[in-house]
Amino acid sequence: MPTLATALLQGLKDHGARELFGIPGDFVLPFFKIIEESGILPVFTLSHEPAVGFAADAAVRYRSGLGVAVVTYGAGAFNVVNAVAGAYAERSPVVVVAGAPGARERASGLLLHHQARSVDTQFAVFREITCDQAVLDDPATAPQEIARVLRSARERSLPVYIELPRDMVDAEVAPVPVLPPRNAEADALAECAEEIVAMLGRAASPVVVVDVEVRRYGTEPAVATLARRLGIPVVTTFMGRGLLQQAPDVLRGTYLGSAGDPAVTRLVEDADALLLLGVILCDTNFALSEKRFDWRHTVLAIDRSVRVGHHVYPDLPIEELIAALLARTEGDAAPKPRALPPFEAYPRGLAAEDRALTPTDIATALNDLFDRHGAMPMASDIGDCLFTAMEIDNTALAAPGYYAGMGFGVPAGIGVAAATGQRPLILVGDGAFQMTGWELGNCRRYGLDPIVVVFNNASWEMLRVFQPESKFNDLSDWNFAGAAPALGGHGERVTTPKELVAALEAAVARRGVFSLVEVMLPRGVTSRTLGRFVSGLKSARDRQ
Ligand SMILES: Cc1ncc(Cc2c([C@H](C)O)sc(CCOP(=O)(O)OP(=O)(O)O)c2C)c(N)n1
Ligand SMILES: [Mg+2]
Repeated sequence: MPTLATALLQGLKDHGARELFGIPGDFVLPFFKIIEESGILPVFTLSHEPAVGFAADAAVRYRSGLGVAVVTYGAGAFNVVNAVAGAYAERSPVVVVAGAPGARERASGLLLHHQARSVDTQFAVFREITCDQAVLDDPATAPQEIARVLRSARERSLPVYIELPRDMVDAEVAPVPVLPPRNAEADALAECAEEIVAMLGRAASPVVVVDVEVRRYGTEPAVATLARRLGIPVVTTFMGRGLLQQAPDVLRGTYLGSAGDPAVTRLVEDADALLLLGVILCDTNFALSEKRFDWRHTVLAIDRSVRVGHHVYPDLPIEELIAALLARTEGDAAPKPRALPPFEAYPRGLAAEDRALTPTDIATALNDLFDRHGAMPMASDIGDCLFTAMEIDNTALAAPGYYAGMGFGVPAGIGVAAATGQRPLILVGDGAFQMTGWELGNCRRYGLDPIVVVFNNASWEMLRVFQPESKFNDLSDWNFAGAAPALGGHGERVTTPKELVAALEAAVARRGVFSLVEVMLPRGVTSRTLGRFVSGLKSARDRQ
């Protein structure tokens, strides 16, 4: 019989995990020993638990399956809370495996090191930011508990919490089963799909809007096929940027309301039927909408339910809905695709001039770079770097576009590199780099060589655009390029388009170490997209 540690690792692998991210501590040392000796899953240790959570989150955003963060009790687990909260908000199935005291320690009558309020405070905190939880304190039930929780993570695409008391690691247990998926009730699925097909058939200008769940359940190709077959254009939300990058023939851009491409805004807001697939109805996606949804002609499929008009079909997985829509439109002669408005082209052709740089210059230089060398998977932090990413041609992107927690970018890039073996491009502001950029020091151990573009305006610039009078947004210049060699990478500071183009070319050619390109930006200069966002928010506030 396997031990609980090996059964848990094999169970994680059987449910889609392909690596672990973590930082050990005495409450998980025995488990880390089995992780290392069993080789069931590779483990990447990082330097601070927020990064462990961000890396696990980004890994599963790119590869689907499960992301896994292994942390010690208390100090480690509480450190990863913010990253898990962001994964919950953005529907990323991260499994938190947290160490905990053993039975004898619990009964010692002493307050335990790393304990907060009570021994169970850790469990109570994670119950708020995960969709399912298990405490593995009984060998007889542990395998079923693990299977239940891992199925919840996959079905809901949300984080889950597994507490592993350190005296249970070597307990003999049965293998962890893979429980059967809970499918939709067939009649409900049929009725829902027929109702949606009829609504789309009556519409003259329907639009499909996609967001993260379309990626989480691996349905992008099916959505593209449905859109082609019905001749319906697809747009992403801000949070869904980077989806359907393999389907440029149906993808018409990213909807940003009044901050976005007017042609995309008109397409969505003039639509007479909206099919919202996997869409998070949040402020960063829709705060700048100039029109409210007309729910009589709107469908929203997310979190295993489907709202059609003013009624809801519960317990209906999105991947089954999309398959049912395809099945009901098989052989449909796609109507002649409507002539769609021209779309704002992404900026290209950065002239190698000697002048100050703007964030949109970075987008232009990267579009040119991707044209020359092929697109790279991207990870972005929050800040103007993410708004600038909206001006980079639609390439795969992992970014906290809704939860908007800083510190995501660099660890996410490391997670993408570890999970996919691809070389990522990381976009990060100087403020966010101060939080987690130092994780680049871990690239050397794992032979990772991301390209990192630091938007250095020596400022919390996003806050300055909302509150320009505050001096606390002024940061000092930390000279990140100068620090790069000490972290095992290469750093270069650029101040002009000419220098930027050359530095990016050199970074692409340089392999085996991370390349940090520190782009000096004047304070007060933002990307075109952020500028539109801020004026859109201000006029939305004036309208209230
Ligand atoms: C963990 C964390 N702390 C604070 C914030 C608030 C915040 C922003 C959001 C609005 O909440 S944007 C921003 C400044 C970002 O500075 P930098 O990385 O240099 O990027 P840029 O200069 O492009 O703004 C902060 C502090 C946050 N989102 N996440
Ligand atoms: Mg900044």
